[in-house]
Amino acid sequence: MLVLPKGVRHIPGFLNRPRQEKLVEAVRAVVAEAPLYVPEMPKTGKPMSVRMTNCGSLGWVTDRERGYRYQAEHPVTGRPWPPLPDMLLEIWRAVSGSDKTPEACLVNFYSADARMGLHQDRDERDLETAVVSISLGDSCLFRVGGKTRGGQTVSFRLESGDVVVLGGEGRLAFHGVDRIYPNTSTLLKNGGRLNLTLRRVNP
Ligand SMILES: O=C(O)CCC(=O)C(=O)O
Ligand SMILES: [Fe+2]
Repeated sequence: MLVLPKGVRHIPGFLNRPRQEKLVEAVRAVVAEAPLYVPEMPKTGKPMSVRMTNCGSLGWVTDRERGYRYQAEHPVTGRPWPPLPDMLLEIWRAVSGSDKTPEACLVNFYSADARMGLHQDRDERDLETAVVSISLGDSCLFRVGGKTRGGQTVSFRLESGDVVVLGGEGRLAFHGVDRIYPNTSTLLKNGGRLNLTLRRVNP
């Protein structure tokens, strides 16, 4: 049995296939309004391998000059982010354990060779409310550890429809995506993996 760090909850198969399809439709509508863009690492300007967009009143963005932050507008179009689809709010209510509403949903798209290095989600002013993460499409190898870099980590697969909650003691757990397993899902017509993370930004 895999033991997850305290406060880290993995809910396999939270969304059945019809719900996954409905959510993909909602994400397609978001991306049509707020296109995926290539985020840059702070200072170096190195492009990340994932492509990103957001929905909600705030979105997480990063570029060379201004680094990691939340803002109300898409960095390329300058337009406000599209609203959070109702289904995301439903999922949030079901698993977050919070009465607050999320302001931001970061949408990450991983092609076959994309990954995400170990990091903490700590750009929110609210570091108590849980972060809720939803996986769609190809599977990935997810890694999660404790609150300090360099500590012990555990790895497991996230499949389409799985939800991960980083709450309580797990809110600041280091986590990342080591690899994508291409062609492991038929959900997205052109393959790849979508990850949606719901975040409360303001306390
Ligand atoms: O893709 C994932 O499962 C994790 C994404 C993530 O950690 C993030 O966007 O902060
Ligand atoms: Fe994260």
